[in-house]
Amino acid sequence: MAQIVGKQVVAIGDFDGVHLGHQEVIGRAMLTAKTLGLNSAIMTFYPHPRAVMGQDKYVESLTPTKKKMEIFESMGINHAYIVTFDASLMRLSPEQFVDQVLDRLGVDSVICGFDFTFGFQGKGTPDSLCELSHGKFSVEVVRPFHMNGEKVSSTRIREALQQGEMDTVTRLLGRPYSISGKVVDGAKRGRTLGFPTANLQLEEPYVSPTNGVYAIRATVRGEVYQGVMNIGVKPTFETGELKPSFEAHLFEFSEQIYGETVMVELIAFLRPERKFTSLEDLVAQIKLDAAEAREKLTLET
Ligand SMILES: Cc1cc2nc3c(=O)[nH]c(=O)nc-3n(C[C@H](O)[C@H](O)[C@H](O)COP(=O)(O)O)c2cc1C
Ligand SMILES: Nc1ncnc2c1ncn2[C@@H]1O[C@H](COP(=O)(O)OP(=O)(O)O)[C@@H](O)[C@H]1O
Repeated sequence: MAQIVGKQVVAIGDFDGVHLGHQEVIGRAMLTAKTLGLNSAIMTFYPHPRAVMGQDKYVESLTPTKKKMEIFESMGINHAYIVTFDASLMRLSPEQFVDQVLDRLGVDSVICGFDFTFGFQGKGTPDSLCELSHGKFSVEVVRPFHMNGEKVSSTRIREALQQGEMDTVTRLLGRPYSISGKVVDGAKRGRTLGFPTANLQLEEPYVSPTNGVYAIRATVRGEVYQGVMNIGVKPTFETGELKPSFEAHLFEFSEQIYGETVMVELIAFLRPERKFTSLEDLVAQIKLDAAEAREKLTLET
């Protein structure tokens, strides 16, 4: 898995979203590591254990592994371990997981959330982790993190994305929801409408926000631009597409960016996607969307 780096303080979990609750667990690990003069580390799993166990909705993540790694690094974590969650890992009993995974890594302390489960059928709990450590490492369990009386959870964030509640999403994540992808060819229609749109082929399966129009901030070649994004199947053109496409029109921008990677932060949901009876009506609406997005984005900054 990784080179031995001496005893470490490990935050362990799926951390899908790396939301405020996860940040609390990771923050505790960093603090304990600092106090003890040890390295801090994160152990997470790929693919998502719930996806492997047949819960299909978990195939799509809020933060695919690459994004998680970027966030962990920006938080200042020293090491990150991505444990492959395959059939053999799934069959390890809680005891075997502790002996064969945690002990082998050389952990001094493990920090986990109150709802962490591990081992065959998720039978291991924070309490059993304490017992199975046999005093070889300490276990710190972090209580549920609440904000405005509401428990911060990946499930709540997924629901908020489905409802277009971007303020809630941003609040619970502690940052705007973002997606990254490569710019690919589309139908070349955007430029004829006066609104060229970079079509993103997402890097990994993300939880898709509800179809509709969003005010966005996009990072291209290290520069940040404001813009609008349509997520949807473009009913006006009867494309017959079932999966939504992700199209961004950037303001004050006119470069060719096919093949480049763009990171888009979804700041505000403006409206659901609609079928228009004429191109003029669609273009008029996109103009209104762009004006509304500028206004919302100005208020944000
Ligand atoms: C801000 C914005 C809002 C849009 N809203 C809709 C919509 O409500 N309904 C729709 O069918 N298409 C909508 N579109 C998608 C356009 O139809 C699409 O950008 C156009 O067909 C260009 O596609 P292309 O990049 O594949 O050439 C929207 C696009 C933008 C940029
Ligand atoms: N302001 C802009 N926003 C987004 N893409 C732009 C912009 N200006 C130029 N482009 C370029 O134009 C392409 C989009 O044009 P469009 O006619 O919609 O073609 P396609 O159907 O291939 O997406 C983008 O992929 C990008 O390379």
